[in-house]
Amino acid sequence: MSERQPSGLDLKAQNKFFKSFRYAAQGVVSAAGERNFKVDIAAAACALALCALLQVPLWGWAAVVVCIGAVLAAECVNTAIEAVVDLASPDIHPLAKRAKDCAAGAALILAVASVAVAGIVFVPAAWALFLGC
Ligand SMILES: Nc1ncnc2c1ncn2[C@@H]1O[C@H](COP(=O)(O)OP(=O)(O)OP(=O)(O)O)[C@@H](O)[C@H]1O
Repeated sequence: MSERQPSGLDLKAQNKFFKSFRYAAQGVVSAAGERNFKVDIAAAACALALCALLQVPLWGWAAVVVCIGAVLAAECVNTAIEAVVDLASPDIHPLAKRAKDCAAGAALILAVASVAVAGIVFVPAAWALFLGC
C-alpha cells in the first residue's frame, strides 16, 4: 500500500503551525524586555535553586513550576494589554487606566499567590532538612 504524499494544503497548514510557534516566541522575547518580567525570571531562578537546595519533593517542584509559568504568562498578557491600550488610547482615558490597572492587578494576584505557594513548599522542606523532622 502506498503512503499518501503530503498535499500542498497539508504543507501550508504545517508551515502555519510552525510559524505560530515562532510568533509566540517573538511575543515572549518582546515581553521579556519588560522590567517586571526580568524580576520574575530572577525570582523563578531563586525558587528553582531553593527547590534543589532544600530537596523539595516532586509535588513541590510541580507547584513551583506551575507558579512560574502562570506568573510569566500573566506578564505576557499584561504586556499585550498595555500595547493594545497604548494603540487604542494614546491619550489619557479612564477606561485605558482601568484596563492597564486590571491587567497589572492580575499579575499581582498571581505573584502574591506564588509567594504563598513558596511558603507552603519551602518552609516544611527547610524544617525537615535542618531540624530533621
Ligand atoms: N492612556 C492612559 N490613560 C489613563 N491612565 C493611563 C494611561 N496609560 C497609563 N495609565 C496609567 O499609568 C499606569 C502606568 O502605565 P504605563 O503604561 O506607563 O506603565 P506600565 O507599562 O504599566 O508599567 P510597566 O511597564 O512598569 O509595567 C497605568 O497602570 C495606568 O494607571
